[in-house]
Amino acid sequence: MTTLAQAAPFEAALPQPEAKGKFLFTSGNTELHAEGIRERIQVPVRSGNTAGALFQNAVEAALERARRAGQENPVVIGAIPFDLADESCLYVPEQHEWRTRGEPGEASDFAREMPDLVSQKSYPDEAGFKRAVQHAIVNFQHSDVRKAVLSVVRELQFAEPVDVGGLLASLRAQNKDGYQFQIPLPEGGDLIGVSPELLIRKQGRKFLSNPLAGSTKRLADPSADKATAELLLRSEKDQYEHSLVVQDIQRILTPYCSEISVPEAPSLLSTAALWHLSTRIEGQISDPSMTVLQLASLLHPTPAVCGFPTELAHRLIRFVEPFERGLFTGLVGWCDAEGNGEWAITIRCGIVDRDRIKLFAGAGIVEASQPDTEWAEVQTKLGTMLKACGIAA
Ligand SMILES: C=C(O[C@H]1C=CC=C(C(=O)O)[C@@H]1O)C(=O)O
Repeated sequence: MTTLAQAAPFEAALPQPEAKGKFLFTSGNTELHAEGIRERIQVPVRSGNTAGALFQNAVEAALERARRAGQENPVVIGAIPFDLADESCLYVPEQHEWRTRGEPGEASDFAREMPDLVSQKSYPDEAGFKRAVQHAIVNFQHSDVRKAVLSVVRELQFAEPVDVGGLLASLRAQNKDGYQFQIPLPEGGDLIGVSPELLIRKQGRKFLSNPLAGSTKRLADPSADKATAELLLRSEKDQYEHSLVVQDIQRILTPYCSEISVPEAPSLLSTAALWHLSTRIEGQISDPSMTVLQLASLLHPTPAVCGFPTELAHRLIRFVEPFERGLFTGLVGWCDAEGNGEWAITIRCGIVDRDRIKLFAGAGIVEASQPDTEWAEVQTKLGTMLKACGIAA
């Protein structure tokens, strides 16, 4: 186990006036658990100044205050929204602790504890989503936009409040790989999910970015599953959708790197429900004082969640998507006082607020996309959280 911070037992200093909420971020074999809120950081990553100095100063100052208060290597943990002009949802916790990933329980035990589902609603609905995809495709033919990621929300209403801890345990038991997270939200409720996509990890000078784009549903029969994965790997449409992401990350990172390695072709990454095209971009940062948050804010939002070119794709999304994404397709993760940390993309997630759950999923649209296939893909992506709720996709 990597112990980056020596934390006192959680019981010791709790609760403070604002000390509600449990945080979790897992990566590989490591779990970061935090509790209690020492300080919130709500400054948007981009607040009228493109260098993000206000944001960086707010993070550094909060970490410095925590250090002065006796924390050896304090961390910032939380979520950054899709739109960097929106408020951040970051915290310096009262206490944090690094643990080795534990064995999750049986998924079925938790799903049984879910209250009855009273109603559910998708917006846009199927017809609306397909219209938006068609609109984007026509737009690609008449503009410089090459890709846009379009998404849907599924709202679930339950008869009684949902046990967030139980639901998260169910999600974790069904999805052993990936970046699992729980972030309490200032307005109430919790953001929970299991993301397969790493925007950036930094440790000293070393970094890794592992973008995903191009997906297909996994199949129950092992040989059919293998065949569908191979089709994805050869699909021109998916390779193109993926290449836009990789090229953009490479273009942005290269000026900051003393070394960067980008595989020539994508490989396959699987979750419990999907195959994805994946590329591991690794290297060394020239200036070791650059923090993981600085790197993340240069890269975000990548064409894996926004589109290409970024600004035009963002405009198209604002025009066709009938809701505010908020934290969905933003970032979730942590950064320590040394500038090390990791930020995953906030996907395969939902907001649990008492008896309501709001789930989100999106898909990258390019000119060769088909509305029916893209609708099926977002339903499969919703399936990760729906299954944890004990609901068929
Ligand atoms: C936007 C989502 O997925 C992104 C990440 C991986 C693959 C994607 C795709 O193939 O479209 C998306 O870019 C989501 O899961 O909601």
